[in-house]
Amino acid sequence: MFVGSHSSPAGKIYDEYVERSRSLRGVPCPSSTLQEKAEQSKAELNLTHEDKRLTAIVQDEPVNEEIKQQFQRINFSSSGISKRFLPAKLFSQSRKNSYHGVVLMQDGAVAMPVNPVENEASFKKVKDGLLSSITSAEELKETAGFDVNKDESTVSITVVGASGDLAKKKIFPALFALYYEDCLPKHFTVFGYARSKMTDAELRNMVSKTLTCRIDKRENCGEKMDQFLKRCFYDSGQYDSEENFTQLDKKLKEHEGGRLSNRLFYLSIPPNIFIDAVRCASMSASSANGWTRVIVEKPFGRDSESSAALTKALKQYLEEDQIFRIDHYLGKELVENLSVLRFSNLIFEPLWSRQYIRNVQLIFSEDFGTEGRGGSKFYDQGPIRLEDVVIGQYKSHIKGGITYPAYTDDKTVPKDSLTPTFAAAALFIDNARWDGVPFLMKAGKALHSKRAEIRVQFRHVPGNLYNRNFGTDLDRATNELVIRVQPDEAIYLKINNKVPGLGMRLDRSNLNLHYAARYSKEIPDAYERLLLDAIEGERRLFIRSDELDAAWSLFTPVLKELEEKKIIPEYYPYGSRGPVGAHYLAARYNVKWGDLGAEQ
Ligand SMILES: NC(=O)C1=CN([C@@H]2O[C@H](COP(=O)(O)OP(=O)(O)OC[C@H]3O[C@@H](n4cnc5c(N)ncnc54)[C@H](OP(=O)(O)O)[C@@H]3O)[C@@H](O)[C@H]2O)C=CC1
Ligand SMILES: O=C1O[C@H](COP(=O)(O)O)[C@@H](O)[C@H](O)[C@H]1O
Repeated sequence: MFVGSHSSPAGKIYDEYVERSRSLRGVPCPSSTLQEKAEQSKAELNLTHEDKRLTAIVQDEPVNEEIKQQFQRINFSSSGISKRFLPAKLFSQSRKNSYHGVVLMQDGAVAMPVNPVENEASFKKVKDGLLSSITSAEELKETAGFDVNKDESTVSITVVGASGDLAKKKIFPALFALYYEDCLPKHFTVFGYARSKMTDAELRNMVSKTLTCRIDKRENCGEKMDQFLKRCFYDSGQYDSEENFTQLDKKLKEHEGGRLSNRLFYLSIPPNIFIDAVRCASMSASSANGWTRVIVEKPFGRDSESSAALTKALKQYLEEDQIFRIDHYLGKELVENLSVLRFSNLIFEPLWSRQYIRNVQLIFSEDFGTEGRGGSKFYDQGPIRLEDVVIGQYKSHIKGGITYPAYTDDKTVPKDSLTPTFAAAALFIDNARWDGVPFLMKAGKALHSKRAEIRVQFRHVPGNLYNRNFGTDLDRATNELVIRVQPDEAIYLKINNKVPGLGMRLDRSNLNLHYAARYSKEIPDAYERLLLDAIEGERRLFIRSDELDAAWSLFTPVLKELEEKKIIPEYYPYGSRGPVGAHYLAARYNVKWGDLGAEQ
């Protein structure tokens, strides 16, 4: 896995650079037209003031002067490439070295060469009432007379299910944050769509009341919010009515003002109405001259069959490249950082295998229950073997005179529900690198803490000279790398250290990268990153159908078994550390959950 693929803007810059570099150095290229292309681009490229600031600096000697000049002339701002992906530096390593080169991005990310991935098939045209793809910008220009690179295009973002919890809590605030940060295109409109009757003013009022996002306390927030709200509109309609979506289409067109129109639909509705909404949106409200993309929320089915059926149904109306399956955890800052941490730090490279790692833990806990959202199945995933799974359900608990409800007290939940609100599982990766290393996962609601973290526990130092000097349990005195996704983002490495003084006593200390202390910049919400990616057509953090199939094929057999055998979940008190069974499961593999010890 590499950071920055050829499907990303960074990857594309890299590709372009490598192609040109190869052709100008006389290195045989897969395509004989590369030299022509390079010459052509050279003639086409202009340099504006801003581009000069952003232009890449070619540092390394082996790069031909002509390539250097060409690269410096790339007009980034007019190429439709997001500033966040622009390179700060570019260098090519010596030809003696087997690496080709990397592009350092402005935000510190690194783009490296990977196999090309065909990505863009998102432009749609309506032909004989059927939707088919426009696969290239050239074709689009030919068909519609539009140039995608001109900023005269517009993006309409329709939040389907705008009256709902997710829309209020996450989607509108994220859109506002993007607007505040100047990340949305010049011409954009936000439409709320749902069955509830609302006027534009009422939607704006609803949105303004719930715009509790990280931007709240920033400069000119009120002013910016007013500007943003002026771009928000509402249309009421049914999710299964093509007629209602035709009406939405009309309204969208009015705002698009004859520009090339790109349309993003965010399906923030219950899954049973996904297909109706997709059918209606694609048949009656998809863009006639730009791209149409649809963000689909979880859950993506409940097992292999239902997930495949959902994908099949979606694909009746959309191509895979138009479907953006969102799991917002993939957009969390520290999840994005995982591959950087792993692949840009040589210290981890030799350690990253069964030889040094004894277990990996993925922990997700919430300190609140379902709170009226108990209708769906929550932690219904499981690993391959039933004996490697523990499921639990929270029960009522009284603490400090307060009664905390049981899962089955939720009015959206049947009293006899066996739905798990907690699951723990042990999984193994069947390859040479990870053979025998347990990957333990647990996730649950109504637990003692709210956290999401990844813990990589290392093995013992063989024949440790200082065994006798540990004040603590030797078994726990192994290195541990903790990636705290939330709250209070941090990456820390537990090491053994001499306690200062004349004696020789060791303790456990942390080498700590605490984000709040290290970086002054606020961390964007995952929905901001993912919405921006969807607008830019960046699919890297969205789930492809084959990935989804692979995930379901792991979990479906055990889910069936749990259901068929009517396994009763182990009850745990609201606010506790979860079912005791999870500790036995870990103990079976000689593991202690890293989040439960005295020092974490
Ligand atoms: N809320 C969250 O934190 C998260 C939600 N999700 C997913 O996002 C999607 C939206 O979630 P959320 O906002 O909580 O959902 P809601 O239950 O709030 O539903 C969203 C809107 O859909 C409409 N709706 C609800 N039920 C029905 C129904 N049975 N038939 C037709 N329309 C209905 C309602 O609008 P109206 O009546 O006005 O048409 C409602 O406001 C779901 O797929 C959910 O699984 C994923 C992660 C987190
Ligand atoms: O996707 C989901 O995530 C939320 C938690 O999101 P967070 O970013 O606030 O940690 C969870 O409550 C919900 O059940 C789940 O569907």
